[in-house]
This record gives sequence, C-alpha cells and structure tokens, in this order.
Amino acid sequence: MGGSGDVRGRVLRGTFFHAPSPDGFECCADAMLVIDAAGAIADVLRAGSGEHAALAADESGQVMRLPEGSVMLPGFVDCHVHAPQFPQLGLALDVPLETWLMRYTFPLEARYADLDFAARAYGQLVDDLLAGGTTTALYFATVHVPATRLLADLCIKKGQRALIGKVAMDLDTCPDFYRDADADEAVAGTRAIIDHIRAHAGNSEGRVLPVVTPRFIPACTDEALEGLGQLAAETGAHVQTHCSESDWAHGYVRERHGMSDAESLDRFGLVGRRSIVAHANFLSGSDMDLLVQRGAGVAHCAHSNAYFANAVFPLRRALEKGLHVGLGTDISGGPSASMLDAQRMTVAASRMLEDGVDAGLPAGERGCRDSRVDMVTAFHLATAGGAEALDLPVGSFEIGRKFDAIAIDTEAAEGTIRLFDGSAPSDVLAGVLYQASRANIAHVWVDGRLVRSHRDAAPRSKPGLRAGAFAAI
Ligand SMILES: Nc1nc2[nH]cnc2c(=O)[nH]1
Repeated sequence: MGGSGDVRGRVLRGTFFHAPSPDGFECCADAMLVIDAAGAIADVLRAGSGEHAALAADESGQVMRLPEGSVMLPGFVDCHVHAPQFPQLGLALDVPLETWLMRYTFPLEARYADLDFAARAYGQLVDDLLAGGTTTALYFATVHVPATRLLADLCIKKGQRALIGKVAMDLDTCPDFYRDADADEAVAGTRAIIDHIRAHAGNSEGRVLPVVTPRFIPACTDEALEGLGQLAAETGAHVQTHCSESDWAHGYVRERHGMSDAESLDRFGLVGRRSIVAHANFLSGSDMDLLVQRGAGVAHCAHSNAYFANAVFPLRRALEKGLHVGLGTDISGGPSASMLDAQRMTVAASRMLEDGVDAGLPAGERGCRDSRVDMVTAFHLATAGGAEALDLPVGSFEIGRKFDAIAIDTEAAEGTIRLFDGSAPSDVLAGVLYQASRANIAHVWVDGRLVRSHRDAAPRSKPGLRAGAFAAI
C-alpha cells in the first residue's frame, strides 16, 4: 500500500450510507467528506450547500471522487474474534461447546507456540478481514505472549484498527499443554502485552489497543480473575471475556460462585465502560441492568450462538434496556469471517426467536413476541453500535469520527449485487447488505489510509472502467 488512495488531508466525494442510531439510516447522495491530516472527518458537505458547490468547482486535485455505482459504508466493527481459530473456520461445529474447546480448539491454539505457524495464520486472517471490510476487530489471541505480540505487530503493520488480548486461563481443568502455569503468569503475560502495544513505535496513534482477556470463568482461578480486575483498573485497558454463553457455561458459574456470570465478573472488577462480554445469551433482566449501569457492552454472535449457545440472545430486549451491543463473527465458533454474514444472521436469528421454531406448537405459544430486528438495526450494530460498545470514535460519517470506511462497488461484475434502475435508497442499502460479497468490496480505509483495494485481489473483470473517475486509487 503506498500513498495513493490515502484520503488524509483530502476530500472524498461520493454517496454514503450510515446508521448512527439503531432505528434509522441516512443516505447522503453525492456528499463530500473532508478528511483531516490525522484521518478524522473534519466536515460533511451535503449536495446543494454552497460549500459543496465551491469544492465541486475545485480543480486542485484535492477532491477524490468515488466512481458511479459505488457507495461508502462505515467499516465494520467485529466485536468478537478468536484470531488463532481462523484455521478451523467452519470445522467441528457439531459437538457441544465444552467438547469443542477440549477436543479441537485448545489443541489448535496450543500450536501458536510456533511463531512461524502464528505468522502464517495471523497474516492471512488480518488480510482476509480487511478484504471483507472489517476495519476494527476485537481479538482474543492465545496464552502465548510472543504470538500475541506478533498479532499486534501485524495489525499495526497492515493498518487494521484492533484491540488485542493475551488469553488468560490458569485453571487446572484446562489441559497441561495449554494454560498459564498460574495466576501470576496469567497477569504478568497480560501486562507484558499491554506494555508492548502501548510502547510500540508504530502505534503512536493508538490504533491498536490492549485488552485484559480472562477467557471465561470456567478457565480461570479466582486469583487470576482478581489480579486481572486490578490490572484493568490500574491500566484503564479494555476487558473482554465470555459470559453466560451456554447452558453449561452459565450453570458452571452458578455452581462455583453461587451467582450469575455477570455478577461474578463484576465483583472481580471486570465489568466497566470498556468491557465487552461475548454471547451473554442467558443474561437475566437484572444482569442486563448491571451491564447497563456499568456502561459495558455485549458482543452478539448470532452465528456461533446457533451452534454452541443453546438459545438465542434476546437482542431486542437488550437494546430496549439501553445495553451497548456490537456484533461478532466469533471466528471460529461461527463459520464465517464476514461481518455481512453476521448482520444477516442477526436478523434471521431474531426472526426465529420471535416466531419460535417448533411447528408442533400453536403459533401463539411458539416464540417470544416483539423480538425481531431489521437489517438497518443489524447494520447499526455492525458499525456505530460496535464502536459505541468499544468506546471508539468510528462507525459513522459524523464530524470528529475517524474515517474508517469501505467502498462497495455495486456493479462489480464478479460481485453478487444486482440492483435495478430506480431503486430507492432503502432498497440500495438492503441490496448491498443482503447481497454483497467480497468482490464488491472495492476499497477499505482505516484512519483515512487505504489498507485494502481491489488492486490487491484478482484483476478486475472490467479493467480501467473507473480509472479516470478515481485515478488516485
Ligand atoms: N464460542 C466460544 N466460547 C468460548 N468459551 C470459552 N472459550 C471459548 C471460545 O473459544 N469460543
């Protein structure tokens, strides 16, 4: 990636869609986004304004224009990714969570003691996520400090916004070949990663952030949970963990601690404004109130929940309570790395929760009323909602936000979007979100820097078609 395509200090002209709130989207046709030198949106000029007309006449070359047929969306924010599990994407999804962890997942994660293996898997993962439009990812790494450092180094080098945690798991129910030796090692390793990321010479803008990452209560001693809670308070780092994911995981914490997962994490100081709990399917109403009170967020992983969670997360109820929610692919509990798929599955799961699934029951007894969400809400959660949950200034095209964005080429011949003349903006957005595939994702920017372009992929089937319109890219 060179300087071309970098929109810092320039103006990008084109049509954009965003959804700053869960219940509506805005389509801004032929807008001009003024990006400052640090990659933040300094101004949004709407067509018809005097400033827009003045800049439209500018011939200095500072205005870059998206080609006809392209639209911009905010980059996707994936709130739950197990980076080391990428090599088993789509595999071994037919066993319960606890079996999947012990039989497949822990042995795979143990392989990241080998830095060559880690470099190959993590390099491919970051490239693939960027190509899919994921501009921000909240990553669980592994217990290994060197491989976690490597993941941070790769994200910094490749320009992805990322939050990264060394996984802490010291309980002796975890296999000997894959766990921290004790609570001290779990906490010291976490601190080492915080220090590495914060002191990294290439990370002066803080695009990569460290995360305190107790895997989940069933993998940690109380001593480790306590030490990690103190470390989070001392450093102000984000926190991530799994919470009340499945019948088994939820029941385990009740049995061991005599309270809910959320209550137990809270008493260790692990639930705060920068905490994200993954899954959370079995949160009670008072658990949700607790998370709302603390300002914490949930990573909703609709795809993975279908395989491992034994229930559907009551998303609409959570949103009505004012809980921060973002979406997660949960690579590899979910079989797809695509945040487009995550949005589609979010809508589908909510519809199944609302209608119910057992045709043997009368319709009135089958589901949970008022549970559905629509694609606009899912789009919000995949962008601005995830950003809010992570407390990051991205996710929409508003003044002051960082320009993390993707350009969708709705006409890419190898793509899967088929729009017909005269589509209303709501139909264009639905068409993009439901139909787009990787071939439609033409450009990806983080902080105004072009981090991925169709040029990096296979040659375009219509070479040069738009070269004149967007020459700098
Ligand atoms: N889905 C999922 N749940 C977990 N609970 C503890 N570890 C994991 C994991 O790797 N994936």
